[in-house]
Amino acid sequence: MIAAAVGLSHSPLIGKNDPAPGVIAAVDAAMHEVRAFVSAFHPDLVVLYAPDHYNGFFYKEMPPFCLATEANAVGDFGSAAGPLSVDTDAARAIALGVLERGVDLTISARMTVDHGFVQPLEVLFGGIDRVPVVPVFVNGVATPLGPISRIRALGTAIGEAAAELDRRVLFVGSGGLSHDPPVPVLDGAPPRVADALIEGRPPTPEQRARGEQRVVQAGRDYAAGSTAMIPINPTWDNLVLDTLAGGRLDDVDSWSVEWMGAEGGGSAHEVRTWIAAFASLATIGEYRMTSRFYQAIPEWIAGFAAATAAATSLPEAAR
Ligand SMILES: O=C(O)CCC(=O)/C=C/C=C(\O)C(=O)O
Ligand SMILES: [Fe+2]
Repeated sequence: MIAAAVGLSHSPLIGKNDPAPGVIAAVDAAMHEVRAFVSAFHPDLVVLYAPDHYNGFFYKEMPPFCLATEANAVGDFGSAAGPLSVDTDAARAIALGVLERGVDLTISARMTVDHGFVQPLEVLFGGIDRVPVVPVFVNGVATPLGPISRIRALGTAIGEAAAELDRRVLFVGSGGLSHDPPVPVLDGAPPRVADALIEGRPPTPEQRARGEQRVVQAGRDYAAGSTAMIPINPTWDNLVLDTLAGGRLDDVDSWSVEWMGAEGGGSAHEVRTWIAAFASLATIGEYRMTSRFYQAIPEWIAGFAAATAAATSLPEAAR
């Protein structure tokens, strides 16, 4: 296997509640750099780790992680809807390889995904059907959340299983870093909300539009400084990036669920997707972080980051 990795924040507020033009220009330049990296690497398989925001996974059955052999996007927040170009054979082979390595992976033969999966495919490849992909859901919001060491174990097992395919594999982690957007919480939820989080009945278009407008308004209030959501934490975000850049993946095993939430907010656990992606890359040996962008963007309620990494053994031209 030839491998590389990308970590990329997502936000449903991109294009709906944008920051100052200078910030947009900096993000655009960073995205340009990430796309150039991906284009030069030219993956023939993408393993995409992403969370869900109660569009595909509900408390009726909530796995810590799940690999899809087929997937459909709901089209939330204006993101693309429809089938993802899942490489079903590769997905099945990786799933088997992961189970053989002692990680109890859940499988979905028809996963429903949302903007967490779609945004990185749109940003990096221009659509959800452009590149063979293996989608891997990583729970980052629904408590109780398991230890980070299991996410690293998942990433390692997927990396080792993917290595047996002899492909050019790009591992992508979607989400984070520190952020506390208005994602509903089961604990203490009123019965109607609790029922929706457990059963997962698809919202009507009107209900979806109202929910999305609430998130947009929350972004406006957050940027104006008039909310109780916890602040973006650049110090913690840079600690996360430093840890991944330094290849110190063992360190994350001691990161407690509580500490991550306290430092990074309710959705800080989307960082699990980055940890999985970098753990997968690390299975082929030493890697180098080849680019790194970070900007706190309150308008998007995001410690917004993008990073690329490649095996040190990969020739410079292909990184
Ligand atoms: O309110 C809802 O029902 C959905 C809210 C939602 O989907 C928010 C998503 C936020 C992110 O994906 C993020 O900032 O990472
Ligand atoms: Fe998210």
